[in-house]
Amino acid sequence: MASISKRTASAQSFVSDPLLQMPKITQKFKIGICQLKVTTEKNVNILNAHNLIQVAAEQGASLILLPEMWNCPYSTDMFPKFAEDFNDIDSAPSFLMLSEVASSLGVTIIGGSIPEKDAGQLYNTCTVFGPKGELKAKHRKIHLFDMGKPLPGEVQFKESDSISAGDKPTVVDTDFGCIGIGICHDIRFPELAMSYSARGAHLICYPGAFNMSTGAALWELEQRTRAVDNQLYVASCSPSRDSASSYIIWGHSTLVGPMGEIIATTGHEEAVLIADIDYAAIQLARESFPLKSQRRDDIYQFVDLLG
Ligand SMILES: NC(=O)CCC(=O)C(=O)O
Repeated sequence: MASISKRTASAQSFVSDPLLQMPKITQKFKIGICQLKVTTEKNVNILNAHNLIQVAAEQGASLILLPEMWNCPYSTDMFPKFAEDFNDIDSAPSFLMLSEVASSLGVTIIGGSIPEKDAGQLYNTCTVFGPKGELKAKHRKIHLFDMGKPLPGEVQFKESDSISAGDKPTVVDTDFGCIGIGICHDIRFPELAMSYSARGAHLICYPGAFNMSTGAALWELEQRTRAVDNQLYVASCSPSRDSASSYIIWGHSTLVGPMGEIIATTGHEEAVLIADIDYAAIQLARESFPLKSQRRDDIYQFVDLLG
C-alpha cells in the first residue's frame, strides 16, 4: 500500500517532472467512470457494479472509477448495516468482488467507497486494486459531510452520526500514474489537492455523492478548480439519481483536464462514461503556464505592519 507519507515531495519544476517521463507508466489510456444505480439490496449493488465494470473494460477502459457508497444507500442509518470488515474477507463481498474483477479483467480499479468497519468504528473508505487483484491503497474520507444549516429545500445530513473521519491523505502509484484519492466533501478542501499535486499526482479521483443544491452550484466548479489550480486531471464518479430517496444525488460524473476543460460528463442516469486521458496534456499546461516556479510562497502570509 502506497501512503503519501512514504513519498518525497519534488522540488523540481513541472516541466522536468520525472513522473511525466517515467517509462513505466502508461501515459495514454481510457478511464471508465461507472455512475451506478444504488438500491437497498447489497447483493444487487455488487452484481450491478461487477457488470458495469465489465462493460467499461470491454469498451477499452484500463482504469475504472466507482462512486461514493456504491454498495449502500447514502444514509447514515444504512452505513452500519452495509459495512464490511476488510480484515474478514469472507464477510466482505463488495471488497472481494473488486479484487476478483480487477484480477480477472486485468484492470486497475479505484473502488469508489463503501462503509468499512474496523475496531468498533465505521469509515467511508475507498479501496484501490491493481490488475492482479492486489489491494494497493485504502483512503478513508477525511472531511465528513456534516451540514451546518441546510440550504432551502435540502435535508439535514450529518455523516459523523455514524462515520468516523480518516486522518491520512492518500496517493497511490499505479500503472496509470500517480493517483490522489479524495471522497466527495474532500473536494471542498483545496489544500488536500495541492498536497497531492506537490507529491506528483497526475490524476485525482473523487468518488462523490453531491446533493441537488450543492451539486448544481458547485460540483463542476470544484472539479474544474482543483484541476486548473494544480494542472492535473480530475475524475469524479457519483451514484445515479434516485428521486425517491431521502438524500437526492446530483449525478453528473465527469473527467476534467489540466486546463480545467471538461473532457467528458454525463447526466443523472446510470451510465458508463469512457474517456481518454493523455498525460502529455499535463506537460503542455505546465510548460505554457509554469505556475509552480512562479509561486511566491515567501509572501503568502499576512504581516501586521502596525505590530
Ligand atoms: N457526500 C458528500 O460528501 C456530499 C458533499 C456535498 O454535497 C458538498 O456540498 O460538499
